[in-house]
Amino acid sequence: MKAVHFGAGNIGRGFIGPVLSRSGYKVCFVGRNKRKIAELQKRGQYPVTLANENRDKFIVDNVTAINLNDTEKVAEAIADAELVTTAVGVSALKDIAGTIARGIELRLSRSSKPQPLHIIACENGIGGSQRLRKSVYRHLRPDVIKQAERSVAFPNTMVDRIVPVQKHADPLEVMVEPFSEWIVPRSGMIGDYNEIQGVRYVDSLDPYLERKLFTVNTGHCSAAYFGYLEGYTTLQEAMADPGIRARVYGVLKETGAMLVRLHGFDPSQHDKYIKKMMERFANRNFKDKVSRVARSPLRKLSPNERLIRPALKAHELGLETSHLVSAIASALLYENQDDPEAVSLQMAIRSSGIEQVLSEELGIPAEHPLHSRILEEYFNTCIQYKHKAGLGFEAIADSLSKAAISDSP
Ligand SMILES: NC(=O)c1ccc[n+]([C@@H]2O[C@H](COP(=O)([O-])OP(=O)(O)OC[C@H]3O[C@@H](n4cnc5c(N)ncnc54)[C@H](O)[C@@H]3O)[C@@H](O)[C@H]2O)c1
Ligand SMILES: O=P(O)(O)OC[C@@H](O)[C@@H](O)[C@H](O)[C@H](O)CO
Repeated sequence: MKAVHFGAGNIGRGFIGPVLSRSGYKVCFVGRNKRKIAELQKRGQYPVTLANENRDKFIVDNVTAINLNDTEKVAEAIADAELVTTAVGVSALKDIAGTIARGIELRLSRSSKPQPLHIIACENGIGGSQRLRKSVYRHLRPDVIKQAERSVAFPNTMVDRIVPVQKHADPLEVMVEPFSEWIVPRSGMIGDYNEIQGVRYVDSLDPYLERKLFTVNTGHCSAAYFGYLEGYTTLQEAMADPGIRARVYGVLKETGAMLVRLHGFDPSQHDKYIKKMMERFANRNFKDKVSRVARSPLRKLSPNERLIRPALKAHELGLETSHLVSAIASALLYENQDDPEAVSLQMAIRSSGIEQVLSEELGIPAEHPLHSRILEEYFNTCIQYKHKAGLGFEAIADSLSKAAISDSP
């Protein structure tokens, strides 16, 4: 069996590749890093180390690679594969869609009854594969789309394993946490498919996806944004701070109450899940940078993502949201000159004003009760941290205080 995987990065080499290889697939990575590609082609394998006490190591074999720019070669690989997976980031899916479309065209041109092809976007977020399907189909003629709909499926999924940014002498080596979970809904699959060993097939994805996104990712980014304001550079430092740990637990009690109400989870079981996830954030067997977990703040603050969606849903259900409001305010203060979305966020706040950003980027209009609560928390957080060296909130805090004074009766 053959699989084509886009994104030879952390989760690609640290989780997707190992699962597919162990499940009997010949895995062809499609990437942009020339050195990694050459090494994968030459060696056909690479080492993975578990971030546990023993540093257990295993080898992922039966792998190769193609350069993303070699479009026709990638398309040939897709035409001949049973499975395509991606781990490039949701915002990058549009960049690989054309190549995937070319592969589908080639596959359909070679047989009137092609074998099913499953294309799974292993990205954080809701509906990643369906988002990819829309991008891919923009590159196909209507008659080809009609054919594709009979034999190509884009099942959404949930993948979960913490794989930090890391550097090793061997460019292929990757260290990963021991925990991992990969879930796919049976309803998203077509024809007689071979189940991937290590993937859990379920009837409904939503409960698992929302539990993961609004516990693991909501808690993770809250710890990162709280940690950033305190001057920490790793999740390990942030989670060692009792105040931050308590605030992260507060955030997850709020998303937890919402998830229990929505999906009927057992409250005590869910509390155990929260505590287990928080221990994962704190794993002292590796260093996970705040800048990785806080990356792309505009994506993380968007309406259907890990902060705003649970806050709006919890508010709608009449549940507590004060810790979520605090995490959102902290995220709005995240600055990193090396993170394009962090630069765009701060530019938007300074040029259009925080109120417009709340309405337009976060999707929380001025008339929504959360709008004024986030605004107040943003202002108070600014003041609280304005003396923090290097956080540059002096200007914002002063402008906000002037605005507050001028607005006061
Ligand atoms: N690292 C984790 O802990 C983790 C866990 C679960 C899910 N994810 C998700 O997996 C995806 C990848 O995350 P990661 O941590 O592996 O990132 P990464 O930066 O390590 O890997 C991303 C890979 O995609 C490639 N890429 C990026 N932009 C591209 C583009 N425009 N065109 C083609 N290739 C492109 C990069 O070259 C890189 O090889 C994201 O959606 C992330 O949210 C990450
Ligand atoms: O990858 P992002 O930017 O969506 O989020 C950063 C981390 O929270 C994330 O990569 C987690 O490590 C991962 O989702 C764990 O399964």
